[in-house]
Amino acid sequence: MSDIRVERLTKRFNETAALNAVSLDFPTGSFTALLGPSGCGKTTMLRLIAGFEAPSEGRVLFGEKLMADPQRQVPPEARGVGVVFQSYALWPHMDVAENVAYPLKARHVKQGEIAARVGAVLEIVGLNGFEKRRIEELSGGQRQRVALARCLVADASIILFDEPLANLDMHLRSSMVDAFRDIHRRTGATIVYVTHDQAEALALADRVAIMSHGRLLQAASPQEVYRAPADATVAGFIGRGSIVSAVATGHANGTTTVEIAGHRITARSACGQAGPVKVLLRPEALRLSSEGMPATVLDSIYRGPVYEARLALPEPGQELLIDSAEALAVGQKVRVAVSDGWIIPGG
Ligand SMILES: Nc1ncnc2c1ncn2[C@@H]1O[C@H](COP(=O)(O)OP(=O)(O)OP(=O)(O)O)[C@@H](O)[C@H]1O
Repeated sequence: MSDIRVERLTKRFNETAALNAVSLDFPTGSFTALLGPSGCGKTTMLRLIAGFEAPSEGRVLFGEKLMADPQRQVPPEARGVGVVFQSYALWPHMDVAENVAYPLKARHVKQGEIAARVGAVLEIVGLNGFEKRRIEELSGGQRQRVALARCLVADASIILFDEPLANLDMHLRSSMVDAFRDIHRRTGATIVYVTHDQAEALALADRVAIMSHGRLLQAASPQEVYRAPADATVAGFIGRGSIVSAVATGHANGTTTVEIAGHRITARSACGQAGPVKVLLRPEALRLSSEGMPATVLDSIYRGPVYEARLALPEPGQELLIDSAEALAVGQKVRVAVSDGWIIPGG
């Protein structure tokens, strides 16, 4: 069994609750991204799962087996977990093959088997032929691949990644994203992946867990956190968009009619709220039109291939973000048609 369960997991450092009563299941074979701003508790959660920290309250279980509660701890080396860090944590005086072979040597695996397994994992990470290279002769991306190979060689059914791409440039990041996807497919391991990069989380994971101030805000598929964020913090953190005040006036067949700036639009909602609500409008659901909400252009920035424009609605402080094929002039009067909106729960 390689599913992970954390139950009301809390970690306090002095007075700070780095993690505050978080409960979450990581099903066998799932790929979960822990996403959130700096200091939200992602790394603390990962370290508690790995066994580098002990919980203040709550429990960590692998399958039915208790790994940690405030009284008892299974040590990290007995958990059968592979960890890949941002800093690679390689041995600089060893070559690539020696670094990758290290976990097998520590377990006294036979020499012939070590060579075969090292060759196989170097092949997976695209580093065959690099066996004798020294670590300092490798690029950042290659070093991260060595760290990945060293983690894979141990055949762990749980792999934890702590911002593994944070030190790499954009081009390398995207090629490594492909490598991680491939590794998940090949190994079927349960993966927990810490990142503060939402694009990376949406591209890689089958589930995204968004955290803020030590609490879990939402855990759902990438599509769901984008389309139906659980609150305004998640909405602001995932993707682009604007949140506007509106009044819900009617509810039918799972959709709600809301009024924004005197115009009626149809929005999706979790629970059919009535009265004042907050509505998330993504740029792809907005289009300049001859009719629709009146707005004034505040600015228009070329993002390639489109211009991203900020528009002011008549009510003070209400703004929209829209993509336009053409540049818009500041102060220009436009109208905006809305094809979709999401009423933020509890907003
Ligand atoms: N060993 C420690 N001692 C004291 N405070 C700590 C310790 N480790 C973490 N913290 C605090 O706990 C909170 C959560 O830290 P954590 O490293 O889990 O956040 P994070 O979401 O991983 O952030 P980042 O993306 O910056 O790595 C922060 O306020 C941090 O300062």
